[in-house]
Amino acid sequence: MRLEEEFSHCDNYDEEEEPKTMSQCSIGALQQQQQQQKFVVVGYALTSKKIKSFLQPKFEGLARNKGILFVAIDQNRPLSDQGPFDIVLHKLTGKEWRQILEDYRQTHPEVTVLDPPDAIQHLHNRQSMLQCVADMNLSTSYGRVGVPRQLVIKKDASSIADAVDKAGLILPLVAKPLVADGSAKSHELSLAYDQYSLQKLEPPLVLQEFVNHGGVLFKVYIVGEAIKVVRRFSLPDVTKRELSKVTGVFRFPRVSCAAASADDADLDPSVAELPPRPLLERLAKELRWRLGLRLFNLDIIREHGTRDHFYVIDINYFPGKCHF
Ligand SMILES: O=P(O)(O)O[C@H]1[C@H](O)[C@@H](OP(=O)(O)O)[C@H](OP(=O)(O)O)[C@@H](OP(=O)(O)O)[C@H]1O
Ligand SMILES: Nc1ncnc2c1ncn2[C@@H]1O[C@H](COP(=O)(O)OP(=O)(O)O)[C@@H](O)[C@H]1O
Ligand SMILES: [Mg+2]
Ligand SMILES: [Mg+2]
Repeated sequence: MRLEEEFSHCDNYDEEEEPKTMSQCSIGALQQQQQQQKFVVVGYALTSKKIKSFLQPKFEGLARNKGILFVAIDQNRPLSDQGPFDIVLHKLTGKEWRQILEDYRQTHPEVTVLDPPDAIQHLHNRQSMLQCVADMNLSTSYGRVGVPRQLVIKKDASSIADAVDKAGLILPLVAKPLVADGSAKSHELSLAYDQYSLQKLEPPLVLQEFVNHGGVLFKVYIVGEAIKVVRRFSLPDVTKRELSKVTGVFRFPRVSCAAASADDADLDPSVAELPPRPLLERLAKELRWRLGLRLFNLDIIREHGTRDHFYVIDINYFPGKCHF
């Protein structure tokens, strides 16, 4: 079932209506509303960080006014004893949780699990994450979309320089932990400027060619068939001069986090111009189908000096802040 269909019977709610909190809704009014029409019940299993950022009271109130109820899943009780849910929305890690959800999907085919745990798992490895984009080889009159050349190093840091040489990768390289499971460690990236320093890196990792992109990236949020694009600040370009002078491996912080919005910045228009909408729509549609996911975003950059050469560098399941 399409995500939009799931909510379609809520369309008669007034979008402009002021959201009410639970305390503002009298129990009688709520019961009356429940009797008049069916609510869409969303069971959620999220980290406390995610609950704080995603399930804000205003949002919950707005959802309730549209006939959508969010109900916390109790992880200490069997999932089948809870609900009934129309949708299960989740972002938790761990093999045990994945198994619970898989079993639940088998026994409750009428419930939409956003999204299937196996499909999400595909994004937890930075190599398999981008494989779909590489396979797609998207090239249209609006531009082309690829992934930077990359190499996986499973172990043995002393062999990295040789492997890089053999694969013909060009420095500088972005070193990313192979596992992208949302842990703080999985976001510890570094930039390696010279061959000799590569031995300092800690496998398992993905080494990706750094693509100059004018210091701005685009985050494309995909929710079912809806798309929203925002600009974020990113790493600055590395010049040839800098590359010839600098050596070493440099850790860099979360450069493109929510606080790094570049939507209102005064930017060079050739850097700031959003990727063409038809190109993103085609990319999103294909990725939804290939990944089997309905709730994700991608980080995409435009190669500096070009108008239409794009690279996807990261895909995240049920990401953070985005205002549709
Ligand atoms: O990987 P990048 O491109 O940085 O995007 C991140 C990831 O999606 C994070 O999820 P994860 O850590 O699971 O990869 C998400 O954290 P949450 O899903 O925990 O909110 C961040 O949300 P913000 O923290 O709101 O920016 C979002 O900005
Ligand atoms: N191949 C690349 N070329 C240029 N910059 C990159 C590349 N890969 C990552 N970056 C920069 O590093 C940041 C973090 O990389 P990303 O793959 O998105 O990891 P994370 O999952 O931690 O967000 C990006 O937001 C971007 O600024
Ligand atoms: Mg990212
Ligand atoms: Mg990421």
